[in-house]
Amino acid sequence: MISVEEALAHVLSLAGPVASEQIPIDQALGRVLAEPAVARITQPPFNASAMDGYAVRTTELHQALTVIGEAAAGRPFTGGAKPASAVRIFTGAPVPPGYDRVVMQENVARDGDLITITETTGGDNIRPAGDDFRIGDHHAPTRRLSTADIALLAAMNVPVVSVAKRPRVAILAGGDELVGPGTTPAPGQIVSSNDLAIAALVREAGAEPVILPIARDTVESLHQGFAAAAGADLLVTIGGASVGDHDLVGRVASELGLQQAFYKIAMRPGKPLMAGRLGATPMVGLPGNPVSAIVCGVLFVQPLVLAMQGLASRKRLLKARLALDLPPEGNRQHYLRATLAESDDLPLIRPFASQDSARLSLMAQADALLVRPAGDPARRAGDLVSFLPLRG
Ligand SMILES: Nc1nc2c(c(=O)[nH]1)N[C@H]1C(S)=C(S)[C@@H](COP(=O)(O)OP(=O)(O)OC[C@H]3O[C@@H](n4cnc5c(N)ncnc54)[C@H](O)[C@@H]3O)O[C@H]1N2
Ligand code: MOO
Repeated sequence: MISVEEALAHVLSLAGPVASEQIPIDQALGRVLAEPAVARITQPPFNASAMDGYAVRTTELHQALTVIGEAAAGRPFTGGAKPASAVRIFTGAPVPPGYDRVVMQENVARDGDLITITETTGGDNIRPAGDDFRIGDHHAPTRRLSTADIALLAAMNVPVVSVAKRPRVAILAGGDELVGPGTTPAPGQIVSSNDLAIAALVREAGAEPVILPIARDTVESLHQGFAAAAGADLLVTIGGASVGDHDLVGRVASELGLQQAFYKIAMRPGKPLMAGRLGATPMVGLPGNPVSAIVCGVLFVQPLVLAMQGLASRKRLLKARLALDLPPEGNRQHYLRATLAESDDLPLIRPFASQDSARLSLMAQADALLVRPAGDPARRAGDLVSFLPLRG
C-alpha cells in the first residue's frame, strides 16, 4: 500500500496538457483562463474627470474664471483653453487639454458665466489615462474567473477568451444491488447514491459529469460500461474495487489494457482505491462504500479535475483542538468525519463516535475530515490536530 501523498502525486500525473476552447465572456464566469487576456485598449483612454464640477488650472484657483464651454461623458469639449477660464465638466468626461484640475461644483460659486472657487484644497479629481490598465497589459489569474474579472475583460475590450475546457467525466457505478433513485428497490437492492455524489463533486470542481447506466457485476456488463465511457476525458468507476468474487473492475480494466499507477493505499476509508491510464484516458477506481467514495472523491478526483483545468487544489490542512480523547491509530492515514465548533483560539473538532464508511447521514453532517497520520499515538482532548474543511 502506498501513502496518500504518493497516490495523489500519481493521480495528478494522469492529467494531460490543459485542453482549451474559445468562449464569449458572458459565458466565462467560473471558467479558468487557458491563455492570458490582453487589453485591446487603455483605461481610462484619456485623463478623465472624477467629479461633476469645473476644469480649471491650479495656478488660477484664486481668481474669477469665465466658463467657456462644457465637457460631458461621451461629449468632449472641443474648444481651446484660454487664460482665466474654466470648462463645466461632468464625471467621466475627458479633461480638456490645458486644464490640470477639476474642482467639484459644491466648492464653486457661480454667477452667470463667472465662477469663484470657495474651497481650494483637495486633490485634482482627475483619473489619468492608463490609470487602470494599458493596451497590451495581461490579465492571467490562476483561478476561476470572478464577476470582477468579467467586468475587467469587458473593459479591456476582450469579447472572447480562451478557457480550459470543462473535462467530461464519465461516472460508472457498478453492482447487482443498485437501482436508480426513485425506483422501488426489490429485496436485496439499494438505491445508488455514489454516482450522484461523484457527479456533484466533479461538477463542483468545474467538470461536466456524464452518469453512465449502472453496470451489473458481470465482466460483459462492465465491458459495456467501459465502452460507453469512450470519448470522456476521465473515467471514474465506483465499487467493485475490493477483493470479493464480484469485484471485477480491476480485472476488466486490466483486460482493456489499464496501465495501473497503483492499487490500494494506506488510507481509511478508501483502501481499495485504484488509478491509472486506459489508453489516453485517466481512470480512477473508487471504492463502493459511500463515504469511502466521497472521501476519495474529495482527496483525489477533485484535485485531478482541477489539474485538468490547470488549477491547483486550494484545500489545505488547517489546525483545530480536539474535543475528546482518541485511541491510537492503525497503519492507515485516517480521515474521520467530524463537526467543527467555534472556540476561543482554534476551532474545536469533534469526530463522530461511528466512523462506518457506509453512513451517509454522518457524512452529510460532517463539517470536516480530521486527518490522523498512520501510527498516530493516542490523543487527548485539547491536543492540536489537522483537518480538511468540507465546506466553504
Ligand atoms: N475481504 C475484504 N473485504 C473488504 C475489504 C478488504 O480489504 N478485504 N475492503 C473493504 C473496504 S475498506 C471497502 S471500501 C469495500 C470496497 O469494496 P468495493 O469497492 O468492491 O465496493 P462494493 O463491494 O461494490 O460495495 C461496497 C458497499 O458499497 C455499496 N455501494 C456500492 N456502490 C454503490 C453506489 N453506487 N451507491 C450506493 N452504495 C453503493 C455496496 O452496496 C456495498 O454495501 O470493500 C470492503 N470489503
Ligand atoms: O477503505 Mo473502506 O473504504 O474503509 O470503507
